[in-house]
Amino acid sequence: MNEKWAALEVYHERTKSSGISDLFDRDPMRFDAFSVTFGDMLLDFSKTSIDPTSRNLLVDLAYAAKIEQKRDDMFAGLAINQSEGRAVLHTALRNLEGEPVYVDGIDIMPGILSNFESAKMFTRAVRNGEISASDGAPFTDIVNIGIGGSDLGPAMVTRALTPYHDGPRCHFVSNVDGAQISDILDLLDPERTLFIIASKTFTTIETMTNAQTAKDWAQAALGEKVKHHFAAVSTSLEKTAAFGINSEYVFGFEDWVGGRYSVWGPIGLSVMLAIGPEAFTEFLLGAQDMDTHFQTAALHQNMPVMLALVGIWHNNICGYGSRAILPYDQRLARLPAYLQQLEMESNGKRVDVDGNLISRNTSPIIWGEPGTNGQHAFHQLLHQGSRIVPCEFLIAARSHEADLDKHHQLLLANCLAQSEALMRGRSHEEVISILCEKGVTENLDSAAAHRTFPGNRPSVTLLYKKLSPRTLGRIIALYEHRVFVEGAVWGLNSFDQWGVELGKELASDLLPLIGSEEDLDERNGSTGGLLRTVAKLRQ
Ligand SMILES: O=P(O)(O)OC[C@H]1O[C@H](O)[C@H](O)[C@@H](O)[C@@H]1O
Repeated sequence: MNEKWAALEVYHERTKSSGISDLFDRDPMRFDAFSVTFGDMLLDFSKTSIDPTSRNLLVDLAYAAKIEQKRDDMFAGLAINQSEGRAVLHTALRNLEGEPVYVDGIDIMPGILSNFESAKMFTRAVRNGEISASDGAPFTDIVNIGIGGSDLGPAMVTRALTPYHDGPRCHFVSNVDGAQISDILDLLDPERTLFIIASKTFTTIETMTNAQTAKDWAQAALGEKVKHHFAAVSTSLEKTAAFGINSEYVFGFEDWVGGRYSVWGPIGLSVMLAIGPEAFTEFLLGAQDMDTHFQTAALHQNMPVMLALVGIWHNNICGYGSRAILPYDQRLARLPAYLQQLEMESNGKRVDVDGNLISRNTSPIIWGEPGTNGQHAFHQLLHQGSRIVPCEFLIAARSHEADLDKHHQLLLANCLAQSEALMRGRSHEEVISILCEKGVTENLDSAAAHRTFPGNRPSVTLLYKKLSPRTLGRIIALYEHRVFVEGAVWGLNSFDQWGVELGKELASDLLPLIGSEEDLDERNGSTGGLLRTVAKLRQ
């Protein structure tokens, strides 16, 4: 591996002074050569500094990291999440033909397909009113209570697929901040509301606190009938029973589905209620399409592999520490937050699978907002800031609003303009000549300095026909496999998340001290000082 990294570093050092635009001058077919298509999706990475040699070196790196073997081990159900001793099988949730997948010698597919059937039956019954509120009338509102993977996936997907909603309205409560549940409950009628408590472990303090608050609120209006208004999704059936959830309304899954990879299974119940089982099946088929592509396409034509290698080029070779996710698709507004968990919780690690320190940077910092809003906020930094941030644009060729196509044309023009402006820039000389044409003569150099764009800033664009359930399934699976490939190249375990534990422990230690001024001596000076001030301010 080391010599593969070194070859990339040496090559980058030798070629880094040439610009991205020069690569287009040298190769008129660059767009075709540096883009990957899959169905009606296209990933364009021609606006990066990757050239034929660096691409080959990156693909060599992927081979040296044994990407294909590691990928096959994941799909085959090997316990690749070593620190938790688990298989990683979110891909089995979209294996709709039911080809056997074995965990410890047992085929898990019959169980997955039967859980899927139960979720579909429940969904149909809620949507057609057979499963109704305690007074016999249909549910109009669903509240998914969950956090992390039990919230971000369903919330992002539900919002992304708004044009396909034909079921009850869906709301999402995640934060333990009572402001969120309070604002949502204010909108709802307890008689018409079904709560889904979504938690893999059914121990997460935020979710359990919100679930209890929801139960108290519903019970105050419904009394004993409250049990008709609660469903749960979890791997712990004892805990859902202890919470008082009717076993017919409980949807189980297994620990080989990681939280941030769980939207494809029962955790996606709120999505299925909103869009219906048929559209949800399309969503799964989209992911399955990408799984097949990931498993079969040659590495240099493999969309997740190439997206991962572009990320590695920017992060490890060019030294760019963050990545902006810029969906020019308002309904993907939560995609950056979703990808923050997917990428940063999966690959934000500093030791490899064996516990040895990794000498390179791992996950970049992921952030972003939908376009065109971001253009009027932080794109200033993207174009002229002192740091280079590789950007990832996502856009559909067509919108769902046929009558508002003028909007969509503007959106497309803006998206393409941003990546072009980032790459092309505008030189000092160009600015001077523009200013001279306008008759500016005073402080010409300084005026030009402010208006100069350095350019040569990389971006990739993911273009798709329309944001349908199937396309969304493909997009999410694309990112999942990209994260897998990046993690595999760094040699880390993308499927555990020990880094969230310390804060949880300390929060439970601190809870009894909130509002108290006693026993603070053992805390560090800052936390002690903050606790004392909290106590004063709460008086
Ligand atoms: O689904 P749950 O068990 O409630 O977990 C919810 C979330 O909390 C954990 O702390 C992890 O950081 C996340 O990966 C997980 O998705």
